[in-house]
Amino acid sequence: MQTRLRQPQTQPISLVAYDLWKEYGDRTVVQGVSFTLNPGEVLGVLGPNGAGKTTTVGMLYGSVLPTRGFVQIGDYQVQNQGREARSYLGIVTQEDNLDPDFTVFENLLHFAHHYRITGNAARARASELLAQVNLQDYAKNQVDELSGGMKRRLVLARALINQPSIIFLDEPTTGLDPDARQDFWKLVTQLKQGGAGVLLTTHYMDEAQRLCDRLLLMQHGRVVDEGTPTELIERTVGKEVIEVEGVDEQQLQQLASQYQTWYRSFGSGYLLGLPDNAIWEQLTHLNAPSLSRRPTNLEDVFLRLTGESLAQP
Ligand SMILES: Nc1ncnc2c1ncn2[C@@H]1O[C@H](COP(=O)(O)OP(=O)(O)OP(=O)(O)O)[C@@H](O)[C@H]1O
Repeated sequence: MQTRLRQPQTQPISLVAYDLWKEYGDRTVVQGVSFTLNPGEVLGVLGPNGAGKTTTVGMLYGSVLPTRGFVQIGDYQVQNQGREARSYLGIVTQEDNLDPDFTVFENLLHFAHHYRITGNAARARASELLAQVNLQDYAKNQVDELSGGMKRRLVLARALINQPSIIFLDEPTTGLDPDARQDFWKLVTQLKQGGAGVLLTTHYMDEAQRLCDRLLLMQHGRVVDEGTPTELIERTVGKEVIEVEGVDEQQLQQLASQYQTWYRSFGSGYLLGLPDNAIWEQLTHLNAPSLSRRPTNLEDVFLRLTGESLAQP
């Protein structure tokens, strides 16, 4: 796909989340989440199903009211100056919520009206955005005639109608095929290069590793760690791990303690830290039915920190 997103003509704006909490009845689903999203960076929020990612994103733009804490976007506080704060935002939610009664072009025009962009200005902006996401040939089509990937691109185009400084992408590529995901990644990279701050929740580790400058790892409503993907991998799980099946947990526990490393249940076996070759040598003598070593990834980071696997789409 030959797409090129124009650099946003908006000023660089930061978002700061201060100590966000959310309670539903006696359940606390977000517990003291704080972070900054800077202009020109992609910040990823990762965590298992139910970790509180979507609730946190909802509090960032005001669809969910925090029990405690607040969000500052530029000079405005989302919780009491929502309209002004949201004028800086573009939001891609998990649902497409495109209007099936309108054509592709009309969907953009309709949304432009929310921002008081009307008449020729709205038509020009809609045409420009359709070209940028490579949907110019589908302007007159009904939304139902688009593929999943095209719909996601249209939702992104719609979110860009007001030239936002900050863009929220809540699991934007779930359900897309690999080519459509790569196309979407290119668009996100261009937005970041244009100076926008992008906050992304995703279930895909390759997406997080490839797109995100920084990651927040969430579990049970809390941020359990944060850093660049490389930092998180190096300091949590090192360069390589061992996958082993068919060994006794007690034996593994002893080995891990002898070599001052860690292990976690993983699939039908275990994942084990590999501080040096000695532990590998020892394991090869156990005649385990399945034993291998491989480079580490973000999934291993999450497993080591929380004992849980990351969310499934
Ligand atoms: N309106 C609500 N009322 C009560 N509980 C809610 C409400 N919205 C979310 N929750 C609960 O809050 C917790 C966090 O949900 P949330 O959707 O934020 O998690 P998530 O990390 O985005 O999960 P997923 O990856 O599955 O989308 C879940 O246990 C969910 O059931």
